[in-house]
Amino acid sequence: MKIVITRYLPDDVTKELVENFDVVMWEKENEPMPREQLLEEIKDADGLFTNVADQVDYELLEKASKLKVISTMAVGYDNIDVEEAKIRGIVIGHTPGVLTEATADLTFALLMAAGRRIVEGMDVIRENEWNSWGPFFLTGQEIYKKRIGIIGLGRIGLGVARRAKGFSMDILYHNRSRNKEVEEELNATYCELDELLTTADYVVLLAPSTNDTYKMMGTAEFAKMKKSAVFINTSRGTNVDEDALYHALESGEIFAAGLDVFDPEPIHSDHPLLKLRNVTALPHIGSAAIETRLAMARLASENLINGLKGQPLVHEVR
Ligand SMILES: NC(=O)c1ccc[n+]([C@@H]2O[C@H](COP(=O)([O-])OP(=O)(O)OC[C@H]3O[C@@H](n4cnc5c(N)ncnc54)[C@H](O)[C@@H]3O)[C@@H](O)[C@H]2O)c1
Ligand SMILES: O=C(O)[C@H](O)CO
Repeated sequence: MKIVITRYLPDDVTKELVENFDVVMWEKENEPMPREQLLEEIKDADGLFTNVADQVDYELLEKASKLKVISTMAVGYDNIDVEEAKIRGIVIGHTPGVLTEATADLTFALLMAAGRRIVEGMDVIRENEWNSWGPFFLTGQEIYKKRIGIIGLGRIGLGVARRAKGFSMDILYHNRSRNKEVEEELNATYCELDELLTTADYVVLLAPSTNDTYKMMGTAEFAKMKKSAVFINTSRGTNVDEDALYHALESGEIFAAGLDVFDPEPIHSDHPLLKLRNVTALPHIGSAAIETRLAMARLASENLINGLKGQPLVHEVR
């Protein structure tokens, strides 16, 4: 059987794949396999090892007449046309869990960086703009005992809530369902989105990209937030109306934003959002800790092997 791996991966990850299958692997780690090549290679492939940057869409699936398993090295699978794949009997694997803590760490790091203007401080030094200590120079927002509102309290949202508890934050959450255990463990309060938006000091978006969440943060939502509030998005760029976010930040409707994800990616350096000093932007590195990425790659490999051997995947997208 043939498998296509769309990014270079280290030998210890690919060892078992190479032993079992005919492997075609793109040789670059930080550049995608060119679309034309992927569309060609997929024609006689049984398995695809992919990631968030590949579009596994109708056009690709139409060509993939032998494809049995798609394995993505990510928890989110909004880049895959799941419905179309299911119609064709293709099994899809993903990597929830192993990236939860690293992504929660990064989310909290962004919250602190945006709230306390950390990157701006470094820019000021680099640009030689630091003249003297000033009473209100680079003043940001407190974090300790402030209110955090988490939209999407799943695995990563819960990880962020646990970190927030360490800062004695008042935790609000909005989710598809209530989680009584979490409410007890963290003294967290479930609320409607409106209450979360109007009262939180930090609004953290961690819901997946779905039809329901498309641009769920737009002009009306940012208008409801406090002027002193900080918005953090480590979910997907498609969940946010970026023009509305720009206007909210530029007009002072909200204090700052910390963003790890954009629509589309990669964001270009000319983008208006990147001209704003109250934006802390990162290149989709939520899960980018070495151990985490290795665990994701190994899990994706296990999913692919299991699927091609006709065994249950460790984590299948249902
Ligand atoms: N920045 C990164 O590098 C990075 C890394 C990992 C995951 N992610 C993103 O984070 C998302 C969450 O990952 P997870 O493992 O916590 O997933 P999860 O499924 O455990 O949690 C998602 C939560 O969102 C809730 N939700 C769904 N729709 C909602 C809505 N309309 N309003 C409010 N809540 C809603 C669900 O009920 C669930 O509790 C992923 O789907 C992915 O898009 C990003
Ligand atoms: O969904 C995911 O897993 C991320 O976006 C990449 O880690």
